[in-house]
Amino acid sequence: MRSRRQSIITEDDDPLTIAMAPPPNETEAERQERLDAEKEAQKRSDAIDEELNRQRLAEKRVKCVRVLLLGQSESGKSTTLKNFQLFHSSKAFRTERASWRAVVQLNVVRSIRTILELMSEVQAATAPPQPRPTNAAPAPSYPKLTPEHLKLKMRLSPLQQVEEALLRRLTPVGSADFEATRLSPVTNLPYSNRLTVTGGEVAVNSSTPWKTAFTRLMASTTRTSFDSAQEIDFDDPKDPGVILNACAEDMIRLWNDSTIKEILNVRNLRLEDLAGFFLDSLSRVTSPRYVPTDDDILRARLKTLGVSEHRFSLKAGNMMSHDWRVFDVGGARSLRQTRTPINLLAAWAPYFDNMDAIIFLAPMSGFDQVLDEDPMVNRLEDSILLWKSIVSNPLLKATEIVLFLNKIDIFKAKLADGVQFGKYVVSYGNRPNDFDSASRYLMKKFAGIHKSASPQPRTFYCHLTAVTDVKSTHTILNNVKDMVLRQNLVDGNLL
Ligand SMILES: Nc1nc2c(ncn2[C@@H]2O[C@H](COP(=O)(O)OP(=O)(O)OP(=O)(O)O)[C@@H](O)[C@H]2O)c(=O)[nH]1
Ligand SMILES: [Mg+2]
Repeated sequence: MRSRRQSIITEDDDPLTIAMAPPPNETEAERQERLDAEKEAQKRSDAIDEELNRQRLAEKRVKCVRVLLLGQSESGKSTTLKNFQLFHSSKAFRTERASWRAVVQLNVVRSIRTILELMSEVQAATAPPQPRPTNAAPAPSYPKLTPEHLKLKMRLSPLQQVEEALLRRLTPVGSADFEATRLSPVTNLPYSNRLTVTGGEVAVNSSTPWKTAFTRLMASTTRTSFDSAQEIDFDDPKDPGVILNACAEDMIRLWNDSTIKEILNVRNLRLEDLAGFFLDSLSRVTSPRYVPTDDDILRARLKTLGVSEHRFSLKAGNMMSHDWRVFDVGGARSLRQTRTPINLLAAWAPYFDNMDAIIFLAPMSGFDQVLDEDPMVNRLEDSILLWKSIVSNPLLKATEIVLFLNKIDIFKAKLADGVQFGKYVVSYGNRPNDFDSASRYLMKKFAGIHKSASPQPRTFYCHLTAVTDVKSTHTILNNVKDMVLRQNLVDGNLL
């Protein structure tokens, strides 16, 4: 039997120690030579370690952080993407001012056309009584329009051409997108479609170079400045801004008219809550040398068809930088390719692979609205259904999901105006109709689904947002970026 002592290998027995030991009877000169050689070897080894370290960091540096923006149409996905652009590529953001100018103009025309179409409806409803089917819904009781109103309406009819001209400029020649961007004829709208369908939507396929289409608008092709606003040819007589400016006074009169306000009230139509609302800034946005501000660009509405992607580099501390890719997909139901909840996510699913985080936007203000695409579906219910499908999706079980309960500004305004949350969200009952209680209720609702539907436990991240507000959104996006990066480092075993 081997003794216990024999089984222990001492430092003296270690083969490496033996090999490295100085030879017996080493002279002083030999010793010095040996030490120099060892020093040289150590230097080489350190250099190799350093290089390996550098390569490892370089690999990490090119690591891409991928974020996907999801939510129903008009939830604020593209606006969130614009915030990312504004913070990380402000030069690029500003080169697009000329393009956004046309979108703002189109939004103005759309709002005015909504009023004009409503006036036609009022004319029809207040005309001498026609025989009506006995089961027809009673027409709302509108105030009467005066001849002055009708003259105003006629003077604003050139806006139709402005709209066509803007659409032509937004879509490349011969593009099929022209159809997609057209406003639908409001005159044909049935009463039941009020509120949600207000003149159809303006959309441009993000895969087409609609922004570069605007280079045609610019006076000079040589860019000396990064801000394209300086290159808009304000003196071009064909610029749609010329007619808009000529119609400005009439548009302002129309929007401020008390009868028109009453008609909008009867129809329960709050234009100021709709996407792309600029009627409160008419004199500014129709002025001859109008250039959109950052705030205008965030408020401008252009529906997304297809997918937009924004890339930027972000330095995290003093260690390494990451490339970020943020994806914005169209949220309209027709783009989600289906009307049934089961395949609701079919169009988004191809982007689920490899995502580090999802920012899911649910507009709280939609509680009293229905979907444009389907007037039978309440917007808040649709958001909740979508949320459930996303958090329960097995492909996304390891993806961080951040909820933005968005449009809190409109939500607050609606509650303050007396719109009863409990009337639309029956389970809310008769709890107080104030922002704190209603937002707490919604947060709990989304958190509950997150907890019960997630395939595996994960943290619930939630922010109350108004993504048209640059300052607060900046802070929130910084929080989100920190969280995603931290998670990314944990996953990469760097923390
Ligand atoms: N007042 C207010 N408006 C908002 C807010 N978020 C977005 N909007 C506006 O709502 C409109 C729709 O926002 P988008 O970002 O285009 O919506 P989307 O989710 O990209 O919609 P799709 O492209 O159709 O999927 C725009 O005019 C925005 O300016 C918000 O928090 N408050
Ligand atoms: Mg969009």
